[in-house]
Amino acid sequence: MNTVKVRNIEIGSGVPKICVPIVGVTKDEIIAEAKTFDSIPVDVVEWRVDWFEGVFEFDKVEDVLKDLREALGETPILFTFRTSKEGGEKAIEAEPYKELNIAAAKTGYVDLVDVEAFTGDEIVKAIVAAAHECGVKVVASNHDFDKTPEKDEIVRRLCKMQELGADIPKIAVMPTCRRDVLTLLCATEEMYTEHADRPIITMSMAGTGLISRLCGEVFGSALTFGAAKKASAPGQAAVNDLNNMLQFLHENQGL
Ligand SMILES: O=C1C[C@@](O)(C(=O)O)C[C@@H](O)[C@@H]1O
Repeated sequence: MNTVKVRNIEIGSGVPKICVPIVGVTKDEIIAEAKTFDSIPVDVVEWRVDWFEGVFEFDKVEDVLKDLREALGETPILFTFRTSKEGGEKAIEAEPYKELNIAAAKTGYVDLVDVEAFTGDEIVKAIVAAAHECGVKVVASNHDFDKTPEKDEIVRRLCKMQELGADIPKIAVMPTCRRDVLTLLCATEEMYTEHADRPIITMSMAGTGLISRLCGEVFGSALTFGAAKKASAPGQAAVNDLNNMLQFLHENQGL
């Protein structure tokens, strides 16, 4: 299993890493939130740029990124435009989506970009290639906000992301019952032990799925999202509680 190293963080070994999203609308909100992060346990910061009011003017995006980088010091930044199709704030066409992600990767301020895996293979491959050229890692993602697909389908999607060249395949699904959470965990365990040669990230959303955000070290999910000011998806626990749970599970692995 290969791990993914971004700055001082190694994703894919030991305790699952904690990623905290920033969902501010204005530059001031975004930077002010970033400045509070030195007092919480955070390994990676996700900037959910789809919430930003200036997202369609790249000079404004770059301006925020520059200050974010400064505010966050060595903490890796994951740049994410979550499209409305997959639960995000805004819609965007495939071409400008590609351009935005490539331009963000080229700034040198971000360490990872999130690419929605089912945007179209050519677009995804182009973003992956451009990101890798600048030393930026790619998290491929897929979100199902209505349901949990069958286990084999979840595994298929994660394998497809691996084939597209993503450094970290990720899937978030919505449970409609408790068994759906088990389906997601079974798919995670199978992907992790039988197919993945790199870290993967999985979660079952909302309160029913919360358990899946805690037990990544057991079943094979390398990173989990926790909330600081405002959650970016249903089921994200407060980051301090999340950290305590992850540490508790890690410390008792040898029982
Ligand atoms: O892909 C994900 C996962 C997520 O949807 C979650 O359920 O924690 C939260 C998003 O901000 C992030 O981009």
